[in-house]
Amino acid sequence: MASQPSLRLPIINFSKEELKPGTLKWNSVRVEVRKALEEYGAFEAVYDRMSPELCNQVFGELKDLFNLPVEIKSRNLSEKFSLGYIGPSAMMPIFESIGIQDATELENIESFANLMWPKGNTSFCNTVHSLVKQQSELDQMVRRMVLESLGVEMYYKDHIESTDYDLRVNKYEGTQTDKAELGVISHIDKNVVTILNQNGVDGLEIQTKDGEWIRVKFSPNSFVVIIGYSLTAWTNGRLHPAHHRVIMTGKESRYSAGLFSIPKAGYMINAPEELVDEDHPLLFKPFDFFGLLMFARTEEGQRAKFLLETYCGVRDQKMKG
Ligand SMILES: O=C(O)CCC(=O)C(=O)O
Ligand SMILES: [Fe+2]
Repeated sequence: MASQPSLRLPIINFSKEELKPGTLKWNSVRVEVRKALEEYGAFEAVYDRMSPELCNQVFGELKDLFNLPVEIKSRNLSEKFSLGYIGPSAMMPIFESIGIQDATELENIESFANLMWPKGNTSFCNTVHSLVKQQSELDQMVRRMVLESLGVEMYYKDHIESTDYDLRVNKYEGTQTDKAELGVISHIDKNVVTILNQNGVDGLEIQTKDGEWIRVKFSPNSFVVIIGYSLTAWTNGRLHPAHHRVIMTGKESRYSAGLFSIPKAGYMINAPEELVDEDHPLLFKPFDFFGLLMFARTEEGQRAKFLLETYCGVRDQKMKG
């Protein structure tokens, strides 16, 4: 189904200098965040700490990275699902993706750069590290606002400590014909929060609860915030996890960078008792993120309409393993 040009994702301004917890501005942004995540599971965050210079640097570095030969990019191996190098495939022929695990640590970006370039690449490392710093700060602000607005801010520290940050950078080749081409198939992220930015070439689409598609137009100094199954489960279904996809329509290539907050191995995702009551019965049994990932790869997982419910929904009692 084509996107509806009249639909827009909520735009929330995070640029105000004094956006500090406890201030009036913080509280009003918090209301907008909660509303957007309940309704759309996503919003655009205007974020002026991403300076135009940093944006140019980020996408310059990503271009250089994807211009490396496939043999070099393929050196980026990872045991973690979808974090190595993903080259064009029959299903997604215009899509390439490269992951860096625990990307808030400069040394992990450096180890990656040492694999790609014989002498490493200081400017790549510093630029990507600055990007990840902005993305992870935004991730934490959003999660703090969510927890505060649900009255469970006492879990904030644990919540942040329960996750790592993986970065995935993507290239979508521009189309050579007038036809729209699929970049990434429709999916719901499985992690907690995803913070995305792009080089000014649009392509990301987010589905509303009514099944309409919103084509998201956003500039390099904005981020799109999308929530995944892990946050929906932890909030006992209060927040809507957004289906999204990428459709390319123009000749120009699109580059994007997504920071994913990912529950640590062994951490059980379990809604706090304050979010479970008569009006809000427990929706999902406690689960481990990697269990959900493994289930997603099974035949039953691939057939599931709403993976989280099939995997650990309380009502249909289909908890696996
Ligand atoms: O490139 C994008 O904008 C979206 C990528 C995406 O959905 C993902 O990596 O999960
Ligand atoms: Fe995604």
